[in-house]
Amino acid sequence: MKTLNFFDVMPQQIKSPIVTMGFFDGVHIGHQQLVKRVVKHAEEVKGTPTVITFVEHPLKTITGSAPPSITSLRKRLKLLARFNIAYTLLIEFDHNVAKIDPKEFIEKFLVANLQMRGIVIGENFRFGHRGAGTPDLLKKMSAEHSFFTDVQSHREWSGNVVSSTKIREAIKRGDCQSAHEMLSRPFSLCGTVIEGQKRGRKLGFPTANLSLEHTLVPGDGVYIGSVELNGKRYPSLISIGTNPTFDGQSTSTEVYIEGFDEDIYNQYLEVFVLDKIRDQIKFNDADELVARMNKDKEVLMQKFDTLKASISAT
Ligand SMILES: Cc1cc2nc3c(=O)[nH]c(=O)nc-3n(C[C@H](O)[C@H](O)[C@H](O)COP(=O)(O)O)c2cc1C
Ligand SMILES: Nc1ncnc2c1ncn2[C@@H]1O[C@H](COP(=O)(O)OP(=O)(O)OP(=O)(O)O)[C@@H](O)[C@H]1O
Repeated sequence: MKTLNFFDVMPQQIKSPIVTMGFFDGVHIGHQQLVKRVVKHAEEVKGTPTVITFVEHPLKTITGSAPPSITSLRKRLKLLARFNIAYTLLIEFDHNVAKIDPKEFIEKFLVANLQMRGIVIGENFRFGHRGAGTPDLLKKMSAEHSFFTDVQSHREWSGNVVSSTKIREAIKRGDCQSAHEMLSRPFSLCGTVIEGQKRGRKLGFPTANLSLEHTLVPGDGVYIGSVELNGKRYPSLISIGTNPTFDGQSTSTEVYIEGFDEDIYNQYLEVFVLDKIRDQIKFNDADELVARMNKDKEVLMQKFDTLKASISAT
């Protein structure tokens, strides 16, 4: 998959683009439905499956704060590539972009410049200045210009429309199962291993502390997880919280990788979060914490084989 700046694309650079557009945080089953339609249309007309997306969430510019991201840009691109998208066109959403009138966006950028052949969007999709662009506007303009508009009704799960917002809420409350079903894969923590307090090793539970590249963190607690390192999948325990036993102040995301003992500082890790097993506890001392961590390890070993089967589709 090639990645280009949306505003740098030259006419004819992409052959008959079939596009979809949005932030696609999480690339959930609703987004996947759109992306699969794009690929199908592209096959039919020998066009190019193309996604237009934003580097940062538009709300960061519009309201000053973006919702916490389920996926980093890197992960979003990786997932889109897996669905056979050929081009992703990135928009750095700033105040100038926010001011573009929806009609101008279609005529100047999607039609004149990109020369798109068709567009697939969800029924509630809004774009352009103050979100005034709608699926109806796209349909109306399809008639004047030579492109088609395919409006998809929203994919539901458990009686509700699937959205990035719903998935963020599930992850925050530690509901790994719901997040998994709406994403079609377990939620994963992605980031680089940084130094912690170096206390874990002394406790018999060395942990890789993660500096995450997305901003959504599951609610505080202890989770069963899985890490792939050097081609091997390891059972893991994830601790998210302030380490209340040691009166910590800031939240850390740490992974204990069972059966692994190598230096992985500065390495990039993806840790699948499979199930929450308990809340964080303020223990009376380190011995009580270690006793509980040993119990956590027993739970991990009992449940891991069943849970790991769910990662195969990722
Ligand atoms: C399986 C597991 C469970 C944990 N549970 C708790 C807990 O309930 N309360 C707590 O204060 N810290 C908990 N921790 C975090 C430890 O306090 C932390 O890993 C330890 O202080 C080492 O920190 P360091 O990696 O910064 O050296 C847990 C860690 C692991 C790996
Ligand atoms: N459940 C869904 N089914 C089909 N299409 C969807 C669904 N949810 C969103 N879309 C479409 O996907 C595109 C990208 O939408 P967007 O990234 O805003 O997703 P979202 O999941 O609704 O996010 P948020 O909850 O943050 O608003 C839009 O065309 C949107 O209409």
